Amino acid sequence: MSQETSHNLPPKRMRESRAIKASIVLPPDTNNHNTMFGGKVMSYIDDIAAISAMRHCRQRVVTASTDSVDFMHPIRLGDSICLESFVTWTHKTSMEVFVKVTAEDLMTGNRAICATSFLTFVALDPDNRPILVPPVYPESEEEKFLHETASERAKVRHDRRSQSRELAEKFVLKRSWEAL
Ligand SMILES: CC(=O)SCCNC(=O)CCNC(=O)[C@H](O)C(C)(C)COP(=O)(O)OP(=O)(O)OC[C@H]1O[C@@H](n2cnc3c(N)ncnc32)[C@H](O)[C@@H]1OP(=O)(O)O
Repeated sequence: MSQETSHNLPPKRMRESRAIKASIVLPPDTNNHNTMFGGKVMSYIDDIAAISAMRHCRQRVVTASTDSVDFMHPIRLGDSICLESFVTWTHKTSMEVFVKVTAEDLMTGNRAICATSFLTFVALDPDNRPILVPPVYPESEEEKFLHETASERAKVRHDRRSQSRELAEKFVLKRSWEAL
């Protein structure tokens, strides 16, 4: 990776990476409760967050981690689901992306926040090595809140990554029947 710091790159507004996706929940998206599959929502979250990350850095990106996704409200068949995402914080080669998922009952207009999530993406150069990303700065109150609280979340992720590595060392690569 280049030795320069990301602060040599011109900072970008959070709003420049904003992405919005709306769609209607159809039968193939739903489970036996007639609500949207959690896995489908998670796939939408990863998709839109990657768009925001690429809009911010204009490089290829990979998902390094997804913080927990709490499903706070069901998304029902026939509802509209809307996802909104933007980059909230950057370090050297990594970017935190916030995703908000809302549902709207199209008959009544009632809306609810169904899930929120933070994901971390890493920008890669053409040789698949992490590459520096521009810093990001907030403007609105919501953006300022997310930016100011980001380094604390990054610390938690850093600790979790170390724990995941320690955990992975406890497992063997052999298939379970070969390891017996
Ligand atoms: C869009 C998609 O669906 S992609 C498919 C799913 N994702 C993948 O397959 C990614 C697989 N993982 C990888 O390729 C690598 O582990 C990478 C690129 C994420 C990290 O590469 P490494 O060689 O370990 O690089 P390194 O340790 O220097 O980390 C690079 C940056 O990623 C950050 N990072 C790496 N892992 C994590 C993690 N689990 N959580 C948060 N940040 C992380 C580091 O903090 C560092 O950030 P910084 O440069 O801003 O300080």
